[in-house]
Amino acid sequence: MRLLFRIHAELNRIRCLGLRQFSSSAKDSGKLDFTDLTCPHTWYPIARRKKRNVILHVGSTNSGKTYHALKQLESSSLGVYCGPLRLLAWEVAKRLNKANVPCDLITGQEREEIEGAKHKSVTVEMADVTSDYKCAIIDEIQMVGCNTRGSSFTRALLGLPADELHLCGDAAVVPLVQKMLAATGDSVKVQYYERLSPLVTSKVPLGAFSNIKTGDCVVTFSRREIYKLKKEIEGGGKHLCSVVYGSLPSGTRTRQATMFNDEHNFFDILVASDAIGMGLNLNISRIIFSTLKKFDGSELRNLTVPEIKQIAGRAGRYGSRFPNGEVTCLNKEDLPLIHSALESSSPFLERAGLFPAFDLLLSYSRLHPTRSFYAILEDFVENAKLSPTYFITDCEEMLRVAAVVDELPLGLQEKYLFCNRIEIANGHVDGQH
Ligand SMILES: Nc1ncnc2c1ncn2[C@@H]1O[C@H](COP(=O)(O)OP(=O)(O)OP(=O)(O)O)[C@@H](O)[C@H]1O
Repeated sequence: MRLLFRIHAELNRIRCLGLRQFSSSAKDSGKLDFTDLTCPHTWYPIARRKKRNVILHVGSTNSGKTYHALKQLESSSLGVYCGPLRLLAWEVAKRLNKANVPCDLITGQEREEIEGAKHKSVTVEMADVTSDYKCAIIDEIQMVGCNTRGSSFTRALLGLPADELHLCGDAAVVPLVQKMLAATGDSVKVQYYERLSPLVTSKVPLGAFSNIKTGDCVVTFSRREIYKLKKEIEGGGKHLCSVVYGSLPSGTRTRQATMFNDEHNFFDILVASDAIGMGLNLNISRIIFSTLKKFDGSELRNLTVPEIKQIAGRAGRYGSRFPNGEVTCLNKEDLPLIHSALESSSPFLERAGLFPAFDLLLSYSRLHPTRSFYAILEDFVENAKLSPTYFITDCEEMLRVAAVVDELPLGLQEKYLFCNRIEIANGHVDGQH
């Protein structure tokens, strides 16, 4: 409830700022077109008042990109880390607090406030784009291209009012970020990194679970399959498995990851979904893909090159118990794709996700006062005008919820909030996948 009040307050503040900004540009052009999303950088007047110093840290997995950005955050007097996963935000908050830099943890599921904290570690959807920061980090910035969560990364990238903004991720994002920031007047510098420890692709598949060993992580993409594999491995009588997947309650996920990382614990094998794919520092010696196909909500598709690299990159983390990583798969038919994915570079990203801010939807709704929220949303998205740098992120789920909340006696703002909160709870955002 407290969180809802806070979001309410933030929305009001953003709405005032946004409408002021919008009406002045509308006056200049002499016409009102609320569906014109061609200049999203103008939605963030506080950030636009700064010339931000943006540093892009890019390179392969496990190359120290986040490490270097976090060093800057730690030494700043006021900062925020924005991560793609709740577990990553948790890991960063823990690290900063341990280094005597008090840090709050704010995700879609929890808010842990530390007395005197000037730093925050948040999941990207929770980033506050109305507060000033000396230093901000957006981790896994290549997710601006994600079909469902891209708009949250775009919002943070364009909107965080930070003197220094560190972006960590895959080099495939560099031209896109440069294009997006060309309109803002920020200064952009790119730093390239090389992997710190070796990652070897095995010439043979695992074959059978009798070949499994301590430090192995078996990756699959459904909860049912995770528990099936856990049962099969534990049935051999030699190992116990921790499990990590997106929809596991956050506290349980953290405990499972900690149990696997602790070498004095008996849970020496991890069975996980791609929830482990980003940035997490787990003590994994070998990644074993049980499949290279994933159901993405509408179809069963092959994993992309960046997805295979991200997940494989969890093996052999620098400074961990297993600094030499290995990657393989269960079935020998999958080996060629793993080899080719790990040998090729990711294709450049071409467009970033975007979603209309509430103030634009509100202004648009005033032109159509009798329409339902569903109709306004659907119409807005259909009529939205975009520059070639952006696409509208998938709002199917939001439309489904809008159809339900339209039956309730709520105002537009409450309906919008409700749809966003349901999306977070359902795991469409906030790193639940
Ligand atoms: N210079 C360093 N000294 C000590 N430890 C380091 C250094 N650089 C990186 N590390 C450690 O190596 C591990 C990997 O680093 P980091 O998480 O920064 O990599 P990354 O490039 O961001 O990886 P990914 O893209 O997979 O998230 C971390 O445990 C980090 O603390």
